[in-house]
Amino acid sequence: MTFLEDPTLKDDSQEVPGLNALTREWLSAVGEDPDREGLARTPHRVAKAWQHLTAGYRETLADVVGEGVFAAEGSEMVIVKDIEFYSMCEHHMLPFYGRAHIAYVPNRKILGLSKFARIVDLYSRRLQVQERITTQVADAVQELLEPKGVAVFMEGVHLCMAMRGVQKQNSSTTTSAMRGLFRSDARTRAEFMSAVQGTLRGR
Ligand SMILES: Nc1nc2c(ncn2[C@@H]2O[C@H](COP(=O)(O)OP(=O)(O)OP(=O)(O)O)[C@@H](O)[C@H]2O)c(=O)[nH]1
Ligand SMILES: [Zn+2]
Repeated sequence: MTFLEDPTLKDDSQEVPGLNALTREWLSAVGEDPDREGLARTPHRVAKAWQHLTAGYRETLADVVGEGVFAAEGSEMVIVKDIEFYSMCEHHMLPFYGRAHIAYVPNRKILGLSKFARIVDLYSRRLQVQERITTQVADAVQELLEPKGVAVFMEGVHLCMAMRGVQKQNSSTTTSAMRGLFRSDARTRAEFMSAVQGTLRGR
């Protein structure tokens, strides 16, 4: 069997429908020959890759959290740091990526730790701006847990600013969303910021 006869080529269930044909057109538009050997499987790969990169459109918050909310006493701050994210900017459809840090002060409900990463992925795997991911993650935690406060801080590198456009290789962008105690109480906010501060570039 040659790789061109690979049976996985016929399984298009894991691909964004229609993207295969569009990618052939895209390849032609940028001056490529979509029929040359090296590109033969590329439209399938692109359609499959974009299934993953945009999986967030096909999932809900309830899907990713499942049974992950638990009743619990205690009201000390919980911080989940350094959750890496990968997203695609909605302006250029180029990647941006970095780390998200999430904190909350519980109010009778806590969330399974892995669910914070799943929530970040849910909103990152779409066409996005970093500010919107940040507020969507904060709103999701607020909705699920009704905590005394929630904070989200994200640090991102945008390839549309590095590979093209202004072509700045060393710039990073931070965004934050503060709710409840993190907004009203400077000490709570400072405790969170001192735990997560430090630029992505500096690490
Ligand atoms: N606020 C925000 N802007 C973003 C994000 N990702 C990309 N951008 C910016 O979106 C803007 C789009 O600006 P336009 O002037 O419409 O597009 P453009 O001509 O390609 O802009 P340049 O990138 O400056 O060449 C640019 O300034 C990008 O840097 C993001 O997550 N948040
Ligand atoms: Zn962009």
